[in-house]
Parts: sequence; C-alpha cells; structure tokens
Amino acid sequence: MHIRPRRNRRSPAIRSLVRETHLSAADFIYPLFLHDSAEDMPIASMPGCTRWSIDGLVKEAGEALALGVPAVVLFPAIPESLKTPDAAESWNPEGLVPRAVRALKEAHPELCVITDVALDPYNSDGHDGLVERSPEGELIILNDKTVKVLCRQALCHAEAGADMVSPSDMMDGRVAMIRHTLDSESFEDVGILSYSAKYASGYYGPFRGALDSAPKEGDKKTYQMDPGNAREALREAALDEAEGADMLMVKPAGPYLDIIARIRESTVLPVAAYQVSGEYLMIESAAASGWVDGKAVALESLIGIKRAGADMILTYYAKRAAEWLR
Ligand SMILES: NCc1[nH]cc(CCC(=O)O)c1CC(=O)O
Ligand SMILES: [Mg+2]
Repeated sequence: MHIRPRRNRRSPAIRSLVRETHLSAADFIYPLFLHDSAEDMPIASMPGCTRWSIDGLVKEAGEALALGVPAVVLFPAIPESLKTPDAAESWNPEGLVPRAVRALKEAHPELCVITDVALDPYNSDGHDGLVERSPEGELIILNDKTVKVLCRQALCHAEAGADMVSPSDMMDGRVAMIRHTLDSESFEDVGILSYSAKYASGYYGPFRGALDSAPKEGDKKTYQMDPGNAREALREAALDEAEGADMLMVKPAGPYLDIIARIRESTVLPVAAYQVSGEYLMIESAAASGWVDGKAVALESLIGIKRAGADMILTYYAKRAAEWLR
C-alpha cells in the first residue's frame, strides 16, 4: 500500500494545512430580537436568546462586533396593540426598528446593520403579507399590495441608517420594487440581502414563539417554498439576481445544504444561509440533555453550511461561535 490518506491527518499542523473550509467570526450575521421595553427578557421558546431593550441590543451587538462578527439583523417583537391589518407600524419612522438602527449606527458606525423586511411582526393576521378573504372564506395573501408596503418599510429602514435590508416575505417581484424605491430616494448604496429560497418550514416554530408572530390562521405555503423543490429554488434565485439583489439567501440551512450548493454553483453573487431557530434549538436541547457536545455539534453544523457553499451564515450562535473560534 503506497497511498495512505491518513498521512494528511497525522497532526494538527498537517490537518490545518489541508483543511479546505475555514470558519471565522467574519462569516456570521447575528440575528437579534428586540422589544420596546427597558428590560432585557430571556425568550422562553429559545433558551440562550434574549429579547433585548435598545440599550441591551447596542451592548450585545458591540460585544459581538468586538469578537469579529461584522453584522446583525434585527427582529422586533411588536405589542399586539400596534398590530393592524395594514401593518402601518412597519413604516413608522419612530417605530422600534428605526430607533434601534439609529442607536446601533451611532454607537457602532462600523457594524453592518441589516433589517428584516416583512409584515408578520406588524400584521394582525400574522402573515408576511396583507391578507384578504375570498367570498368563499379562503385567506388570500395579496402580493402586489404587500410589495408596496414592503417598499415603504424598506425606505423607512434606509432613512434610519440601515446598511442593508433583507426581505424575508417571499412575495414575487419585491426585490425589483424595493431596489427601485431605494434608488429613487437616493439610497442606491443600501444593499438587498434577499431571502430567495425560503421554505415553508417547521423549523421556524421557536422563532414565531419568540416574536408572537405565528399566523393567526392558515399557513405560509402559498408564499414560502415547498420543501420538496430544488429547481424552483434556482428559479427564485435567478429572479432575485435579475431584480437586483446583492446577496441571495437560503433558509433554513442544515436540511437544505443541497440547495445552498446548487445556488452557489448557479450564481457569482454571495450566498447566505440562515441556520434557523429550530436548527439552533435541536442542538441546544440535545446539548442540555447531555446527549451531544453542544459546542462541537454547533461548530460542525456551521462548517457544514459553509462547506456546502454559504459565504455567510445567519446564526444564533454567532457570538458564542466567535468566542469559541477566537
Ligand atoms: N418573516 C418571517 C421570518 N423571518 C425569519 C423567520 C424565521 C427565523 C427562524 O426560525 O430562526 C421568519 C419566520 C417565518 O417565516 O414564519
Ligand atoms: Mg421570489
């Protein structure tokens, strides 16, 4: 036997020379929850995560930034009393997200602040778009009317100082319309990180608990993608690229590594992947039971997503993983 692959695994030094994929804090986007309260509140449905006050958010983002995490994405919990069928709070310039963006950019100008563009936190129906009922009583998620609201929301975030907006709603045509709106208001430097292939996933359950944003009725299958589909993801990604997206996203990440790999091969744009709340919680709960080594499994899950082709990863582990990788 003269060929022995194990020679390349003999020592940490040799293994580090031949390692094909590297994970670093610079790969991470840190999703952060916030609410309009002076208190930071642990999230029952997502142990290890917090609903931050604006002050707490600024401090947490600063700590992550100091560890090398370059970006955050914001998810607001909006009180039931501010939710309406037209989701008007989503474009309130004095709303929670614009105030948080201003506070973050003032404290950490070098931090990349990304905002989520979708209506579910603001919509009394809990859907990502505006809802109408057909004469037969069926729920209809209105595409084009929703896109108009998303444009107002994106503009409001850009005016507050967001570096990028990230539409997570899966309405058709919203990237082009948001791009047009931002450009016509002189925000041509504000980027769009588009959730291009976002699947109708059971893995979002804990997140909806964290924000009380679950749909009041029905599901999201008329806008989020069917988990069985891969070619359709390529179509969605190509459309978002043609509409002017700066980065494309696949979500969830772990169960969709093939989609990440195929989109990676189909475009030269940067590809992001979102390790969602259910993926995070499966690791956390197994670790809390002592069934797996949480740190080892979390880092392995992240390097797997990177190896599949993601240039960046949205992960609730961002800050902890940055610490582990230091
Ligand atoms: N616009 C909704 C949105 N944005 C991010 C997530 C899920 C993130 C996670 O589970 O971590 C969701 C939930 C959903 O689509 O129902
Ligand atoms: Mg689309």
